[in-house]
Amino acid sequence: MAQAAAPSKGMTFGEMGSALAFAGLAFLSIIIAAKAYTPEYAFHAYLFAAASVAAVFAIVNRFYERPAELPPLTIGGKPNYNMGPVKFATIASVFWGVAGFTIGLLIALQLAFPALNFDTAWLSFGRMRPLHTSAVIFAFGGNVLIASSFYVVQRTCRARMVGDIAPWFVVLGYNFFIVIAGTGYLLGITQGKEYAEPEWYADLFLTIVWVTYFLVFLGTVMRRKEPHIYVANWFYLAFILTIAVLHLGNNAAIPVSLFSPKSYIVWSGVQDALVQWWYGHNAVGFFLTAGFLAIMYYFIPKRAERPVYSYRLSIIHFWSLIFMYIWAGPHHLHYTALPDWAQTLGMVFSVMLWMPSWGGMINGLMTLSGAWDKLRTDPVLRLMVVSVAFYGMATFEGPLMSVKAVNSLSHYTDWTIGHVHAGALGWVAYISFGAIYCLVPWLWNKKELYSMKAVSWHFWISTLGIVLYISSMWVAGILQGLMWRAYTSLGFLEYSFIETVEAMNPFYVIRALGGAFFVAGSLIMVWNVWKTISVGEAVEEAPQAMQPALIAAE
Ligand code: HEM
Ligand code: HEM
Ligand SMILES: [Cu+2]
Repeated sequence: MAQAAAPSKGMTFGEMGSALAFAGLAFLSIIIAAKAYTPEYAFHAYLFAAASVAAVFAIVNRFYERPAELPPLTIGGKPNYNMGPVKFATIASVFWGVAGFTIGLLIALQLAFPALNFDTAWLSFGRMRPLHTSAVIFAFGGNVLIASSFYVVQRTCRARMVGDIAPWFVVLGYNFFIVIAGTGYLLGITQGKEYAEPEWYADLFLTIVWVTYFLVFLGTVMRRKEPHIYVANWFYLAFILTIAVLHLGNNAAIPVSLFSPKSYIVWSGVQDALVQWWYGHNAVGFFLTAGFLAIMYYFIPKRAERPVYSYRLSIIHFWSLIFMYIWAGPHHLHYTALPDWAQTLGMVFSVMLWMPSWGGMINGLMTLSGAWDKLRTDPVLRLMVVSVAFYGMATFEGPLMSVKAVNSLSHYTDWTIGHVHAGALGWVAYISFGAIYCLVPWLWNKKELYSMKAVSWHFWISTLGIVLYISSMWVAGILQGLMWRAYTSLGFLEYSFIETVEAMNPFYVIRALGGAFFVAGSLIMVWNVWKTISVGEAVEEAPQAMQPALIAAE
């Protein structure tokens, strides 16, 4: 290679461009803060201003401290991975996880003991509930997905992540969005769409972050040194791309004014409901499922040191899953004003969805063929395998609940809540814990986790928590549904509504107990992660990239 003359140090296009963009955003935010219609909105504008100013300082500072040349793509023929943003997102996921589970516990307790609303608007169930759902899905789950996707795409492509500022913008920008969303709920700012509560300005900012995420991910795939695009990367790509489309569709809102947090959605009536549940259902399908399946497809083979059971099945699984999910949204609108044919369509696609879902489950579980003994010795693998089993359970229950006759009983009851948490706690949280337990030693170059025993404790305590949670909700839900539809011989309703609420109380107490176990388990994880990073035994050599042989054995 010809030796170029030492370059004089200059700002890159990215550094210059993002510093200017943030300076502009700071300026705009200050104007908005000054003219905002409500103090809550002004507060958010100030947060935007402060964060933008901090970003400008960080970019300029970093420029002065860095060497003239940007980090090389390879060092000694090996890819020079960019793991800083991955580390940040990993720690953020642990933090938000504990926060989100704790708020879940709080709202579970509020349902059992309403006095815990403390008669304040801020801490009321109505504001805490979206805080919980966003904290666990978007803050905890989102950070796990960003961390793992940035890790996996680099490893499986044997390439340094694209971009210098961009990956940091994705990670920090995403977490800033979380802060805006969460503080917004506390202050009463919401557009009232489940799982899409943040108002227009937060949505707009998230769009920019998300498009950057897509470009960084795609750019890295295109930079790959492997001929093959490993299956986990397809799932990540489907997740990133589809979430972008869903987000735009369901947040097509027109703000009242630049100076008001309030906006109105362009859809109306039943169209709005349909778009909302097209979004809501596919948030489950692409955020809570496709993204975490990507985790399954990388971390289980890697941890079990086995190739994926069937690469061919993973391809069929991928295409059938993404094709079918997108049609199933109307199962959230059974017996509503939505035309009957659309409800039936949603139901039929949901029932069909059982097959690709179980295809994925089988592929995940069978990857352990010949390595089942590892379940006894490796509690991290155990977490991930049980997670896949819960995935199988939730994706059997879902199609069942989508059948109109079943839904007429289950809808509006706690059965739905039980189904949600079988997927959320059993599948999403467990596969995430597995990924975090794998990533922490790899990222911080440690031999192993500080304590495997602690992982085992985490596993058993939280499994007990999940069992208490979902079994109490099944009983509560079916009891509730049956009480609502019970008639006396004279044709009157047998129970008043308040009687059905009272009947739920013992189950709500049991659910809260389950939640407490789950939170306790997650605190054990925090301790273990902390100890691993601070005093874990270091390794000399960083772990090797995933071997192609491991990837492509069919
Ligand atoms: C300690 C753990 C947790 C506890 C105690 C808990 C508790 C709760 C409670 C009490 C509700 C409200 C139920 C209602 O309105 O009747 C709820 C809703 C919800 N939670 Fe959790 N949760 C926990 C963890 C999680 C996790 C890890 C996730 C996702 C990854 C999650 C996702 C959701 C969702 C999506 C809803 C809304 C369900 C719906 O509207 O049908 N939760 N949770
Ligand atoms: C084949 C797969 C699945 C199908 C067909 C399915 C179907 C359903 C159905 C019919 C409902 C009840 C709708 C209602 O009565 O309001 C529901 C609710 C829900 N499911 Fe699933 N489900 C599946 C998998 C999953 C998984 C794996 C998760 C979590 C990771 C999940 C999360 C949820 C959530 C969060 C809700 C509550 C939405 C809300 O009302 O707020 N589902 N699902
Ligand atoms: Cu759905």
